[in-house]
Amino acid sequence: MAIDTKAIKEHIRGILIALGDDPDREGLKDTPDRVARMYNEVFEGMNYTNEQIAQMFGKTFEDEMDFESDSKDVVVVKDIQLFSYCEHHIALMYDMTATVAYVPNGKVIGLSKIARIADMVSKRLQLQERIGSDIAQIMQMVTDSEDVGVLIQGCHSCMTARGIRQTNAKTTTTTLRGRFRTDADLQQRLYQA
Ligand SMILES: Nc1nc2c(ncn2[C@@H]2O[C@H](COP(=O)(O)OP(=O)(O)OP(=O)(O)O)[C@@H](O)[C@H]2O)c(=O)[nH]1
Ligand SMILES: [Zn+2]
Repeated sequence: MAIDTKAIKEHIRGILIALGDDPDREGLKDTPDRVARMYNEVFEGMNYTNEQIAQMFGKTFEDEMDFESDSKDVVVVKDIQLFSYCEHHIALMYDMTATVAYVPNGKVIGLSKIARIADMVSKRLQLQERIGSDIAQIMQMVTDSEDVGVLIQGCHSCMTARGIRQTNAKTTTTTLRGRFRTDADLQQRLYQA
């Protein structure tokens, strides 16, 4: 479903009024339009399903290497920088990094596409846990490999800048699929990347 830019503008104007400010004053007159443009950018991933993201970034290379079914030839991309917005407060998740690991199953995905997938699913109203499961699901679709692990660390401004105001609190989430669930070696490859 496409983002409704016109409705966002109207509602942001309404919020400015509800806050007791004058939406027509010089500093605010372009704010509804600016916010609508920002939302189109930071929520771009809401325009697409996971299946569509898998198609967009699903370019793979049939590899000439021998892949054995019990292979532990892991590909790990770490320090993928992400921003997202928590769905409870529409508050920024920041200082967020993801590590994505998978065991290739006959083909490999272009490395930049792993970061593109992580970036696009983050551009939604999210939970940190769901960012991990969305990345894992799309990686499975694209690579035909069941074996995917995702590690994410991030700060939630709803917890640092308001509420309990734990400015140093950082959350770590792991998403383990396929053999990453049970194989301690594979888990170490993810955690110690
Ligand atoms: N599991 C999870 N929780 C999150 C995430 N982002 C924000 N939250 C939490 O969502 C919860 C919403 O709780 P509520 O009690 O409904 O909201 P609240 O009254 O504003 O709660 P406080 O933040 O404790 O003031 C809070 O505990 C947030 O910390 C996330 O990515 N994953
Ligand atoms: Zn929140």
